[in-house]
Amino acid sequence: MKVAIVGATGYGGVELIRLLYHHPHIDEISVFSSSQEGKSMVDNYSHFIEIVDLTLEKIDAERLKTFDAVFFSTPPGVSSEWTEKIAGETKVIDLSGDLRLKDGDVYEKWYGRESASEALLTQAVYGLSEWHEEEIKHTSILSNPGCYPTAALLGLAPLVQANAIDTNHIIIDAKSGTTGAGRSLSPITHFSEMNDNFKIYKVNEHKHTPEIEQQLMAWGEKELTITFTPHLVPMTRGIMATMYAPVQDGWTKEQIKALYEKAYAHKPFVRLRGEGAFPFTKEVYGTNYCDIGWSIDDRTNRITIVSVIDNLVKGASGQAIQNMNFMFGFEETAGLNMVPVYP
Ligand SMILES: NC(=O)C1=CN([C@@H]2O[C@H](COP(=O)(O)OP(=O)(O)OC[C@H]3O[C@@H](n4cnc5c(N)ncnc54)[C@H](OP(=O)(O)O)[C@@H]3O)[C@@H](O)[C@H]2O)C=CC1
Ligand SMILES: CC(=O)N[C@@H](CCC(=O)OP(=O)(O)O)C(=O)O
Repeated sequence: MKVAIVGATGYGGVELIRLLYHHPHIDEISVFSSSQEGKSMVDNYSHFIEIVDLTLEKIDAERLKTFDAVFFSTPPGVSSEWTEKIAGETKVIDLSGDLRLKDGDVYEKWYGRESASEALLTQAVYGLSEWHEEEIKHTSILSNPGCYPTAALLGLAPLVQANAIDTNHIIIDAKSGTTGAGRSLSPITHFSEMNDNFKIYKVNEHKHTPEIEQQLMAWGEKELTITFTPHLVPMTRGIMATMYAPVQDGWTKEQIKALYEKAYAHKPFVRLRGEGAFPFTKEVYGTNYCDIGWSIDDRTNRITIVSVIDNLVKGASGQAIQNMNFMFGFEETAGLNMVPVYP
């Protein structure tokens, strides 16, 4: 099949190219840019030399309609505008946050910009692959989850669905490598600022807060708010989300373990470490895996859950391809079977 990538010159786009290049069902990749028409991907990324020979095209709705699928790996506001023009003619897979929040007012509050139309928001399926497989299979507009929400939600899902934790007191403390902020230079992420440093940011105002709450409320069937605190750490890739919540009365360690094992028994990209064993970010580096470990403290009756992903793979491009596999009836793992880069 033929796919297009809009925003191919960014980190999400480059990761899509890397993964799609070896995908067994992809025959043709075309790349689009808002600023570099006519340039090649090698002009932007020398590591592609003699491997990836792709020339950037101008973004054009009629041209995009000719592809089986169009990936948008673009800043907020871009995919919602273009999807209006091409929906119905091709399948859209959006890596940005434009179509994730079902309530346009909530989007406008947290993103500080106009939301996509109600029709698009209704049509788009939020594609947390492990939990929304059936909806994903039947949609032509796929909204790929954010990187922090992917890590946090996969770690919390079995417990929230079973009402095994008190959802009024969930704390998510998350750390990300700097590729999470994209390729553009910024004073926040450049070497002198970030090397040998550890930063907290957007405390109580990160746009992933309502995204996580929206999904937890859908699972728990009640209103809730969370505390979500992101941090930047001096590494290139990786997210570690550490979640804390009180365990509801009556739940034993064995029952909690059984919840996780049942939830992820047939999910090829979730690897459970079990009670008292914790994963590191490097153990999923370059792959679509999400590794999860947990521990229940007998003294406080709180559970600590640790979930790690590669932000560019399971947190973005890898999950987007996992979702594409569902949308086109391919094997879930097609193009994504990789051993982590270690050490
Ligand atoms: N990095 C990560 O870990 C994750 C990122 N995401 C989301 O994925 C999206 C892409 O992220 P990332 O690749 O990191 O970001 P980058 O900043 O690295 O890349 C974004 C790309 O978007 C293109 N772009 C900029 N403005 C426009 C425009 N007006 N119209 C069309 N294209 C435009 C640019 O390419 P050009 O100038 O060539 O058009 C740029 O290379 C974002 O929405 C991000 O929030 C989601 C999950 C994780
Ligand atoms: C480290 C870092 O800066 N990370 C980004 C999240 C990346 C992501 O998932 O972004 P979207 O939800 O916009 O798609 C941030 O905090 O904004």
